[in-house]
Amino acid sequence: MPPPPSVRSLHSWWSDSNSIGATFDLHAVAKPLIRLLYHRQARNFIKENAAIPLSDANADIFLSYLAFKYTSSRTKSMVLRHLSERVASEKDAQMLKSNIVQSNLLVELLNSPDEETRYGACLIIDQLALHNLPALEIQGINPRQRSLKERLALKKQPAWKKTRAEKTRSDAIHRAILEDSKRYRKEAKVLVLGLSESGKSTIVRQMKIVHDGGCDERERAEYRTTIYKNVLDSVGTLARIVRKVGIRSLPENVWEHTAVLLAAFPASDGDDAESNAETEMESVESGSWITAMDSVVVDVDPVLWITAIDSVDVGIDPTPFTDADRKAETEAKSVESDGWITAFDSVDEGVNPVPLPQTHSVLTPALVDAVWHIWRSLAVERVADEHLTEFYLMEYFFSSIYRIAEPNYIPNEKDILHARTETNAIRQTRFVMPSLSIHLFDVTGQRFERKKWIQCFQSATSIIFCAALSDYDQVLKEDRRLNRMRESLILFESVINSRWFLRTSVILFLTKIDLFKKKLPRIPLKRYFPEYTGGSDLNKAAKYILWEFMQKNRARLSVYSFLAQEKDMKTVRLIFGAVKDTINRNALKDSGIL
Ligand SMILES: Nc1nc2c(ncn2[C@@H]2O[C@H](COP(=O)(O)OP(=O)(O)OP(=O)(O)O)[C@@H](O)[C@H]2O)c(=O)[nH]1
Ligand SMILES: [Mg+2]
Repeated sequence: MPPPPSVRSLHSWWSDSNSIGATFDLHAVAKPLIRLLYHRQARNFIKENAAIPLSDANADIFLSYLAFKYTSSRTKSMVLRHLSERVASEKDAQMLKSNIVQSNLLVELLNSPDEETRYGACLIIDQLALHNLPALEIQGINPRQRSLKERLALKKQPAWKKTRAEKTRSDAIHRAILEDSKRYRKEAKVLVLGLSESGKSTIVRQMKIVHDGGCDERERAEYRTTIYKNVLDSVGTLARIVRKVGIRSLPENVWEHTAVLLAAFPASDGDDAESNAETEMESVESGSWITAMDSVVVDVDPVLWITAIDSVDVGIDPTPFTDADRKAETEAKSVESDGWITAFDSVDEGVNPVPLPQTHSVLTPALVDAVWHIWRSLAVERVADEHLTEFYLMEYFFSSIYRIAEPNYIPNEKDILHARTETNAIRQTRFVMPSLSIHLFDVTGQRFERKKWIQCFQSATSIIFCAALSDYDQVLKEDRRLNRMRESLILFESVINSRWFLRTSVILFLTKIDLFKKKLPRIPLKRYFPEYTGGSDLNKAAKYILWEFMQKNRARLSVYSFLAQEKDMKTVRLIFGAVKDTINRNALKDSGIL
């Protein structure tokens, strides 16, 4: 820790005590020594505080290393880098801003003659901007508009005038340092595992949004196709639910809407056994809604179904697909089926390369009304609680169905996070940061696809394991006899105790907490996990499920567990933090310290 400034300097102490005879300037020796000692001290302080959250007390000490004139620029840049990696929440960012920005320290650091220090200061600015605290507004520079390099160039101030020879030499050294830092940048391989629909790709998408600063309108528009398909799938499922529960279990005022829905989505062969709704329709005497059935077939405008792809067969002529559309779609598919290596970086999930016309919707107004009213009545009357567990319904899109059905609909970021595309190849996404580069491998969660996971098991730094909390009452699509949460626990157990992962840490994400919160009061957790005794308390229930997972950790791997929130800035920080921690731990293990 830096001493208080009132302490007498080494030089004056020596001179005072040797007033007679020769004295020499100890500063020449002492200053580099002091710098070295402070550097070590700062490094140790960083290590000791790695697991302690940022507080006023430790931030104060970190900042003293930045403000103190006897700390070297190497120490300053180390502290700045560390602080930039420590900002995990808005609270951290706020605290850093109030200490570092408002004391004008950041401006001083940005004006430092040392490039590494200026770079470190830019990293802090980036973090503050990520948490919507644009520190550089003070400087009149919008950090989102300028790259780090540009900002460095802007702030470049020669401390002294260099001769041409000096400049050439300094440029060569600088290039060498940059090359070295690239070479020694840590690379981490992170696998995202879990059952299908457990939220793996959503987390990757969430990281992309947070890391890359969101999507522009064009990128968002590209998700329309996926969302329309999700809506059609779910409306089809809604029709199946209505067939299963029977019209009589729904309130009378939605019967008319039911007719519209069932006519637009006629029963397929597989639904015959379940279907009793149509028979009921004929026996119910109230005539008003029966007449609606005749008109409904022409109510669906075939042109509106341009994006009804493959699996949704609503008995509507698919001619609106043009040859060009078909060609583009086939090309997109062939890239994916090329295998996982060629799929790297080249295919972005959920993005359809076909440019979309501006004014298309997928549902007619009558169908939109029908979906809204039937879904609301199912939710309000709770008639389908028992049956909903058997179906996969994307209720989020129903709650926004009027907005989605509007012409010129452009998905927002929340829509993008809810968009569902099954991952059908192993996909790699790379996140590059100054000192760490993460290669994230997103896989398919379906049972029969899991054998392919092994391709990317070797030397994984961390695993992100996703498990949906709301799965506790659901069954597997692949085998309807199996409960999804039980299956997820079995899968977790086999992953965490595998010989492949002795040096791997596990980041356990419990996802879909919003659905869990809604479901818990209606469907008791105890029904599926009889040992649970906490009732419908969200905290107790989530903790219980976490406990179930932790019981499986026989190999005693480091497990970092989190409740994943929608578009949570923290997610990215948490993942990066856990990955770095694992790299450091493994390095300590290798050196015999741990
Ligand atoms: N409500 C809610 N929905 C979520 C959450 N996380 C994911 N989802 C939705 O769950 C669905 C499945 O998510 P994905 O990320 O595609 O699941 P996956 O694990 O990648 O599935 P596969 O690729 O088939 O293995 C998507 O519609 C997501 O929008 C969440 O926290 N809350
Ligand atoms: Mg996926």
